[in-house]
Amino acid sequence: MTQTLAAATMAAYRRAAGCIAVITLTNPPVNTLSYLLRESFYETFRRANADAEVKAIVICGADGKFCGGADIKEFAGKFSGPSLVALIDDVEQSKKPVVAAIEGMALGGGLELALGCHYRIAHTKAQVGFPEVTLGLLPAAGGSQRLPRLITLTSALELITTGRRISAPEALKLGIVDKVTDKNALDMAIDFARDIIGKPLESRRLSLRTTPCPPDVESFLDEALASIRKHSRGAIAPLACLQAVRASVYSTFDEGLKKEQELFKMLLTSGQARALQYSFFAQRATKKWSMPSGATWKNTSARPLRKAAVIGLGTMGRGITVALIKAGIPVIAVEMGLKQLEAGKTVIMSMLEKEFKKKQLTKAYREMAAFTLDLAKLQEVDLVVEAVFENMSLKKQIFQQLSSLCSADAILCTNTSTLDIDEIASVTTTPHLVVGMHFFAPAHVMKLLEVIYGPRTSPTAVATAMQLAQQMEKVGVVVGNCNGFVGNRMFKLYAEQAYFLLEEGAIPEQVDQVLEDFGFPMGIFKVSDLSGLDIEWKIRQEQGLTGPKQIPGGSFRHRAGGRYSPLLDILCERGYLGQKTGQGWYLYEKPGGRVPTFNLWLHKFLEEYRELHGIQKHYVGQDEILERCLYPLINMGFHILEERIAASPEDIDIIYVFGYSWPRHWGGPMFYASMVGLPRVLDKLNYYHEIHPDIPTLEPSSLLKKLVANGSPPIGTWGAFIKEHNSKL
Ligand SMILES: CCCCCC/C=C/CC(=O)SCCNC(=O)CCNC(=O)[C@H](O)C(C)(C)COP(=O)(O)OP(=O)(O)OC[C@H]1O[C@@H](n2cnc3c(N)ncnc32)[C@H](O)[C@@H]1OP(=O)(O)O
Repeated sequence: MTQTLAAATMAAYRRAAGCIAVITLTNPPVNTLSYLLRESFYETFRRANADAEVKAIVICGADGKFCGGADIKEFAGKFSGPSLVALIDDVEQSKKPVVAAIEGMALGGGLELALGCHYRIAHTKAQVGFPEVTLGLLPAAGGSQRLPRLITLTSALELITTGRRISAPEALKLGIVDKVTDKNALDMAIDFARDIIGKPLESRRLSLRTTPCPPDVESFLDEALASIRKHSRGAIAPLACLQAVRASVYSTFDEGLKKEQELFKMLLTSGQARALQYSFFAQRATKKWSMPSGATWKNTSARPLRKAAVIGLGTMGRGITVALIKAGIPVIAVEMGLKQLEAGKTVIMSMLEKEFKKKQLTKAYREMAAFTLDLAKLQEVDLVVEAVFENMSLKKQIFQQLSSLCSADAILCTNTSTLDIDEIASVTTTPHLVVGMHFFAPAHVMKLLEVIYGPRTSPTAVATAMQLAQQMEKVGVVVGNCNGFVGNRMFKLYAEQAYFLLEEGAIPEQVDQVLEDFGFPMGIFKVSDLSGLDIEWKIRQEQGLTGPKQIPGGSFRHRAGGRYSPLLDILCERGYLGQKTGQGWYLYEKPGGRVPTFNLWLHKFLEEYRELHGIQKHYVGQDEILERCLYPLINMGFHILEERIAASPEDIDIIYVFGYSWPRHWGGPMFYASMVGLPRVLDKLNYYHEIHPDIPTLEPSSLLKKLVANGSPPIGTWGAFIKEHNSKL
């Protein structure tokens, strides 16, 4: 195995145009600078430098990809082999001109290597960037010192602290690359190298330059610090990146390198870096889906999608239509009434117009939407997405119609967020082609797509939905069928605990602050006001928890076998629906207002409510808020794993990072649990369950107990404690 790898991984050497040495970084799939590649590069570069016949050197990457950076897997172990810092120094110090031929991508260590070269020629379609910050790190092979010496401090800081990847034309504008070509970048680099033989190189060595600064650099850096603090949601890497760039301003190159290394070592051992790197691989692992039947991404083909239909042009249907069109799939958009159709059409066309401007899409995109009241048109489509209200009988009625109207092999998708896929499929003649596609609002923006299979859903339907997710540039995660699937089933407990905390003595401001300090962009009550309290109210009504269809039994504060908080129902009954009515958990300046302020009425009401129901108010501290909101959600994650609704903890974590804005530097709920320590999560759940025996969801799941009893093994091995091994890492 090592030999096969060694054979494939190398810095291949050849001569071109007589006197040019071409070194090709070869380490499929993305030519990462792994230990073996660094070793080979060290030898090869020395050889090129030593060969008197070689007058210039060109570095390129195999298979049209310059370099994807360091091998992230190596960050978990000990570094060995030649250091990248030293290799890049060799390159920069070379007396022969060295030219980077950038095709595909030059990312992280790959861009650092290119910055060590004296010139950079890129293909128009190549992308460059320093994504290290998204992995909890910083560019640590001189990148944080060389980039600010090459381009403006503002741009260098932005690229390093955000990890934004840029196109070659933008890199040319900023001065990162010297030339861009839409022809063969390697050929151009070889020609270019030949032309510069013998020219002085001193000014091309970035380590010899000083960082060009704006006039008041100190206040510039202070403002940058304040802005990073505000936007980083508790992530430490952006701040370390700023410190490194700061060193490039105030220190010599060598001192700056030292600072860079110091900061890198601090970050590398941090939990946040582990979480972010876990998240990188977890995101890629979701593509490797499997179903309990044994069907997988490898053994199942997706159907080609030439045309799709969307039924229901409310908020979700509109976003889905735009998402499909952006992915290049023409859509027939269907509504039941003319008024709704016209309203939907107006909004969709204006959304497409915006997308058209933003992404410079061609005019054809705007012409890919057809609008109709005529369901007979559905005969033409390969896939339908139903996006009507969350009402089982309405959905069943539509699927019954679809079954007779659509072609026999059309994939029938429902954008339900909670309802039983199998019950919906049961009214069709093709239940194997029915699949859940749970989009998140706004559907043309949010990256997550939960793909739900029922017991009769065919692998082909799942593969097609997953392919569609990819085509729409979304992260698809395949999950099993249950109430709320993965995301909402867990979220329900998070919200429920927040309501209980209000009943027990907390206030919305306090709960939201703790959640925002943890790293959520908005606390639960602000989210609830933004989405509208009535959304959850309707779901509760559908579930028979409140309203006219309320299932008999239970009491005011106890329903469906456990404690129930009617606070949200009461607010809705009194017209407190959130931002749209100008009042919810917070007050807003006007209906539709966006700035939350203290809701005096709510605070008085909570006091009265507690008194009326004899609830003993207690001080709710930060730890309790965080633990009560997060641990039951995590506990449900363990139930979901046990029931094999999610195939792996990575899938759950990706759903939370991409669908629920879980701070990525905490990895996701399951990874967070592993960081906090499973025994602690278990103890706290036991503790809270003892105090609140009427909240059954606080009772620890048997999988959590089993994992703790087995010494809390690492997350990648949890699958061994479920019936079948599910972890994909
Ligand atoms: C003491 C001083 C030490 C200094 C060390 C210097 C520090 C350097 C820092 C770095 O360079 S950190 C790495 C920076 N690079 C990145 O973050 C790039 C990450 N990769 C990507 O963004 C994408 O993979 C890509 C390169 C744009 C390619 O995208 P594409 O969609 O074509 O393929 P993927 O499915 O994403 O990837 C294919 C395959 O390759 C694996 N992979 C990709 N990049 C890396 C990497 N840098 N390290 C390890 N593995 C990588 C990825 O996981 C996929 O694997 P799979 O098994 O097929 O799922």
